[in-house]
Amino acid sequence: MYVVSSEQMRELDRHTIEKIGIPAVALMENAGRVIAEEVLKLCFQKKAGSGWMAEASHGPAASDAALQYGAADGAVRRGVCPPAGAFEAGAAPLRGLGPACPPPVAGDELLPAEAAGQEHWLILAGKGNNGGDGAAAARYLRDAGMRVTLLYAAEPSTLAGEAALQRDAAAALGIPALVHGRDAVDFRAFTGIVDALLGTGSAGAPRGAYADLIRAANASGLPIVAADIPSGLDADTGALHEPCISAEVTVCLAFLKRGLAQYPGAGAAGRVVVRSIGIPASLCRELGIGTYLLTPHVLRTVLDADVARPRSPEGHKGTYGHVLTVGGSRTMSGAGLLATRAALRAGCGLVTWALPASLVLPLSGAAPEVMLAPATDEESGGYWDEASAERVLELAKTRDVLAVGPGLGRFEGDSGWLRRLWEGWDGPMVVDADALNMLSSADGVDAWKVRPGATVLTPHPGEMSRLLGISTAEVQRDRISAATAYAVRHGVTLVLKGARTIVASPDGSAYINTTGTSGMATGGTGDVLTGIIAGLLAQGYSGPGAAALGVWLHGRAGEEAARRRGHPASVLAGDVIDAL
Ligand SMILES: NC(=O)C1=CN([C@@H]2O[C@H](COP(=O)(O)OP(=O)(O)OC[C@H]3O[C@@H](n4cnc5c(N)ncnc54)[C@H](O)[C@@H]3O)[C@@H](O)[C@H]2O)[C@@H](O)CC1
Ligand SMILES: Nc1ncnc2c1ncn2[C@@H]1O[C@H](COP(=O)(O)OP(=O)(O)O)[C@@H](O)[C@H]1O
Ligand SMILES: [K+]
Repeated sequence: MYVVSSEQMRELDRHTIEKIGIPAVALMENAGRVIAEEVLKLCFQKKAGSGWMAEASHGPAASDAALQYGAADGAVRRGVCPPAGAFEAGAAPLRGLGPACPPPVAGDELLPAEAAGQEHWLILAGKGNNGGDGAAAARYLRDAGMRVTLLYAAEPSTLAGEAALQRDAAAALGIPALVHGRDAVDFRAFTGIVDALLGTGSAGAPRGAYADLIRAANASGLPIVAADIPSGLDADTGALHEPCISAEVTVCLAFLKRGLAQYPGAGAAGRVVVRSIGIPASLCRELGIGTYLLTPHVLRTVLDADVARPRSPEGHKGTYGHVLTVGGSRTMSGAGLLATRAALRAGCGLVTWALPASLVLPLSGAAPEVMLAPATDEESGGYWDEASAERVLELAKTRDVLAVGPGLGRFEGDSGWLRRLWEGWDGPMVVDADALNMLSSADGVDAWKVRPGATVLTPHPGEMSRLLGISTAEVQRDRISAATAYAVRHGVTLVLKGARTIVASPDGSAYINTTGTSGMATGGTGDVLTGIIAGLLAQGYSGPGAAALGVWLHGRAGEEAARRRGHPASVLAGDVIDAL
């Protein structure tokens, strides 16, 4: 699934209208229709959840529908919506998947007429094209048997182009239209709200009538379905302006907007449904759009990394590569151990753990599958020193991948130590934790040799802020741009961790992960990720392929660990390894 910025969306719109010849009003018509469909589905789910469908036995249409929908989708039957921030691509049909004997004649009714008749939705319409989408949606909802009222943020006469056309069509059907500031509106008279105030043309915080209406909508407690994006959301960064619509469902038009794929925007958007409106997806490729939601399909088709990767039946431990973990110190030996075990669980054949000499004895037996190699003299007292770089490079000669950082700590001359490994080792390398801090405090990193092997950096937002020399808040304000710019500039794969981790590739493409759980916000899970990525690199994946597959698997394992524990709060980093 492609993820686009507002600018890219405008380019895609323009291209579709001007080069392909699909009229703008046709796109808006489709937008109105899919928004209405999602409103009807939401109403259906709420009715089904409340037991109304089962109780109502007002003729065959209603009861048939309830049976069909119930059989089609367990979530619908229980009336449970997917969690906030979940994505759906395309229209998940409520009809047609049900009983073996479909009715002889089927229509496109998504909500039984009787249920629709109980609904009265308020459509908040801005004066741009987002408002035009709302006016078009109003017609379809009315046609489905719902009562609808349009509430314009500005005088309807200020609407222009296709939006004006939609305004007139709604008026011609007699759909009541109110204007903010002129007509009194009691939100308690309605059962739901469509937010069609501001879309991708929005700039800055909502002003005037827009701000008033957003606040009133949020305060109403009614379910809100946002058209394209919640009004008040920065479509490119996911930052929330004050005020911002808090939606139950966002019907994202054509392609997923960046701001819906990142927090806090993803939280304000609720359940996101991406619906096609006639803009061909092939255009994204033609226009060079390279930001994707990370799915098994994208992993397979774009990154050549298969989630269900086969393992050769005749393979042996040498077939799957050998990782050298460089980390662990007297007070942080666990981090090195977690990375080491995770690399093995990710499927590599062998792992050697290089660590300060005095730790070898205490840790022998901690992970029987792992080989331990002293990288310092005994005198180093369980900590790393600058001289150990040569020993690490010696060990690396017979290994395939270096994973540097977990539990390393800082020491005198450490930036020079890292540079020695960076330039002295030509194979794939994962750089994490304190090794990233060494990179941040090194002078003139731009002058370091460009590494021939894949280089994967895995900062959390704090480490990223040090790499960039900006505040963590600034990193978080536009994570996709921060990660992509760094990856391209330094020729590395950069994994910006945190909920909705971003994998940015040196070629400028970026992948946004959706697996994972808040249970992973616990010490050591980052070390596990480092081990997984190193284990995948050892098996021959490219830098971006290993990073993206690693991030996806890591999140899935975290979800599984939370399920096994019964609650995310109880997940430990070791549980994530065990769930791999
Ligand atoms: N061909 C197209 O361009 C299509 C556009 N579509 C819809 O159109 C939207 C984009 O439409 P527009 O570019 O007209 O822009 P919007 O409808 O998002 O908003 C622009 C209007 O809002 C005002 N505005 C901007 N920022 C504001 C703020 N902070 N406070 C108050 N008012 C503000 C502007 O003065 C302008 O009148 C998309 O999100 C989508 O919903 C769809 O209809 C599909 C086709
Ligand atoms: N709320 C969350 N949802 C999904 N993943 C999360 C969440 N919080 C943390 N994670 C993941 O857990 C890992 C934490 O890594 P990190 O911050 O480096 O921790 P540590 O240094 O303790 O190992 C990252 O991969 C991050 O993406
Ligand atoms: K909107």
